[in-house]
Amino acid sequence: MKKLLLLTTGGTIASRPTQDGLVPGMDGAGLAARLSAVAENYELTIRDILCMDSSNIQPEEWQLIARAVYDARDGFDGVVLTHGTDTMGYTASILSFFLRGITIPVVLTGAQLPIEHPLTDALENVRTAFAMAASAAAGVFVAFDRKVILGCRAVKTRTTGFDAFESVNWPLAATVDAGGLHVCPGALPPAAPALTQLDDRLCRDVFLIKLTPGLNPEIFDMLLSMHYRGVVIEAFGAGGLHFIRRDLIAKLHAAAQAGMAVVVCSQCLYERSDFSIYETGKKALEQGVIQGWDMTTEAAVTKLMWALGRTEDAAQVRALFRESLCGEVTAELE
Ligand SMILES: NC(=O)C[C@H](N)C(=O)O
Repeated sequence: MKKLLLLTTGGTIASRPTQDGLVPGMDGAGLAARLSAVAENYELTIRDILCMDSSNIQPEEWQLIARAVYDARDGFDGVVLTHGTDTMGYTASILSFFLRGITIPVVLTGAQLPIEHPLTDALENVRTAFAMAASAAAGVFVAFDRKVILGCRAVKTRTTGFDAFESVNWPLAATVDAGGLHVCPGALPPAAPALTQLDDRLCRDVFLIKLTPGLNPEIFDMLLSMHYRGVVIEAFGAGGLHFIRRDLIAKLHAAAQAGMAVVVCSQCLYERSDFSIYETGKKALEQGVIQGWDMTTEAAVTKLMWALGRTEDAAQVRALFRESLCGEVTAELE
């Protein structure tokens, strides 16, 4: 029997109705009692590490979760992490960087309805997560709605639908049908040096700007005065920022001079950005911004936090973004 570790962190799956709305309150033993049919083929160990709505999960919790997985990596065939869906994409992305080179599957899952609800999707999601965790396919994944998504490609695209997550710009890592779990070898993380030490440093001073027509460029002055060290800009279409009347390009220059790292991607969910196509993008590239290509916003933000946690050197940050570390970027790299 495969030995699996179930780490619980809260989320809707473990929530109960209260006067204040849904609040996570069920521990791992409570979850396991409802998962008995799903878990019977595995030797299951349960550890409660957090009990939070994932809207409250922040970088400190990412570090705690990474540590819990890292410490367990030698004793189990796989780890399943129950987690709220709202920020699961961010947690899955940062864990993909922290745990790069892990040799077992680490599978995040959750639910759109509490496990105690008669119509819950929890059992199906955990069932898929257990199967993936027992598959020996190493890496960080999200299992939801009978699909398994590479962690750094998972984006929550629905607030209520059971198919809440999509794999953005990357094939599914595994699917489930009457033939069982089918792992797609080409959609697993690229080979990486084995993880022998957890380096969970990160920089929290990373801001995300969704560009809107006419955005006031002074936003960059404010971010610099607040000591932000990195910015991800979700720009328009294939890649463009406005420079007439309100000149964002001049501010990118000032930001670069001040040592701020700027990553540009697209606010379109699908396909890649390429800022070398249009004048409005090329001008940004001339200021030294880093291309995000086809990365998800979740991956771009967490990779920048992770990179700035390791180095203050702009050239080294740029070099880290030139490489696909865990499958987060596929376009031809500079
Ligand atoms: N479906 C969910 O889990 C949503 C919940 N608010 C959470 O992210 O914790």
